[in-house]
Amino acid sequence: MLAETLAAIRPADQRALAEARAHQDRLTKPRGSLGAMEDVAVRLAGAAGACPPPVPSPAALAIFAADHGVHARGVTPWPQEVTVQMVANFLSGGAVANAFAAEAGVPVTVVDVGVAADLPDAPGLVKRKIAYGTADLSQGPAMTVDQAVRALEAGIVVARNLVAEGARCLIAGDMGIANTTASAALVSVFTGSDPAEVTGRGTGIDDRTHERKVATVRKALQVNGLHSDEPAAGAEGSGSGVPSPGATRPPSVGTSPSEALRALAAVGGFEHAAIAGFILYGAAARVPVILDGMIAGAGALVAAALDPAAIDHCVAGHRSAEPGHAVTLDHLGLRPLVDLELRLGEGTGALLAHPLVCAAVRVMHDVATFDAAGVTEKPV
Ligand SMILES: O=C(O)c1ccc[n+]([C@@H]2O[C@H](COP(=O)([O-])O)[C@@H](O)[C@H]2O)c1
Ligand SMILES: Cc1cc2nc[nH]c2cc1C
Repeated sequence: MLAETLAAIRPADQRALAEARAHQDRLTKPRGSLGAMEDVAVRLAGAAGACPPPVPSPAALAIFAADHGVHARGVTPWPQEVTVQMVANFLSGGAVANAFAAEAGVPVTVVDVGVAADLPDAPGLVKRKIAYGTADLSQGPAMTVDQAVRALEAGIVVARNLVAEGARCLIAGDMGIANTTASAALVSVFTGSDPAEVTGRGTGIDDRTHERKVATVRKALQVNGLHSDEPAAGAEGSGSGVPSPGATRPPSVGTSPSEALRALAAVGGFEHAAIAGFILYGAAARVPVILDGMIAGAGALVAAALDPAAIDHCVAGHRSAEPGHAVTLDHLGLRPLVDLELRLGEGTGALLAHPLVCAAVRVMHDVATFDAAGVTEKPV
């Protein structure tokens, strides 16, 4: 199923992109006056292969939930059972994601891909548990490659079902205590950044816990043989062996899909894998995906490593306060729509962006051209 999905992905259509850019310039507004909104609409035209692209509505949110063996390293102040408790909260409508989704008119699906407890059946819950949480990524691989592929395929199936039910925009969210540690490890591996630069404060941690978290990510890369031997560019002369801020090294994984899967299995979480699959299906079906924060971004890095063209079908909903997220967006060449210092996950940033994405596309459908409206253009 993964191979079939990858085979169906096409990059942005260059003709639709050019047509959309030209169309933007004929609309009754000064050229470029809608700023990044114009870019989003043009991007979605390229993704759809049509100008104007369809308005990406209705949308559907999937929150992928999983637990993490690295929780045992003390990288987060929250007990692991908060993951399962928050799943119950999503299902009863009491989380921030539910409030934002209600405001945006978006239905919420919760997917158990690896929560460390059994969940009772409930409306809105999809059960695709791969295991009761990952193994501790700082001691060895977090999961097997087979588990990684099964989690990717769970994301593909969820996206396929949502699209079959009528979704024309997919929103990727996550829930998993300790998942910002796994996210930082993935971002470090796939962007070639030093762990110190991409490991943040997650749900909110003190300096000592943050130091431990950075060391845990560093150890995970070493133990799993994902450390690049190349010195980080710009690190020379620091004398400390610690790369200076802004130093980059080549990504520790190459471009082959098997290397990407190995890296995902080594330091990822089940929700990262599922989000990657969710993105790949959206790309294959030409249904745009709005990305959320650090965790969805790390999932997008995995999807990009499997097929870079998948990112042509993604929009960055927002920029999270987590430092690794900005690094991720830069690496993927994505510009976030919303920057409100959110650091919650659950799909919340992406949900806030959805009306903006729809408005950007609606402009291409509804706004009159200078010719049609009889408005005089600026003399050249
Ligand atoms: O989306 C983000 O950028 C984001 C940033 C910080 C925290 N989170 C959420 O917080 C949880 C992980 O935080 P932590 O500190 O336990 O690693 C997980 O449930 C995420 O959804 C999410
Ligand atoms: C309460 C709580 C809600 C969350 N939502 C996403 N991650 C979360 C982490 C915590 C701790």
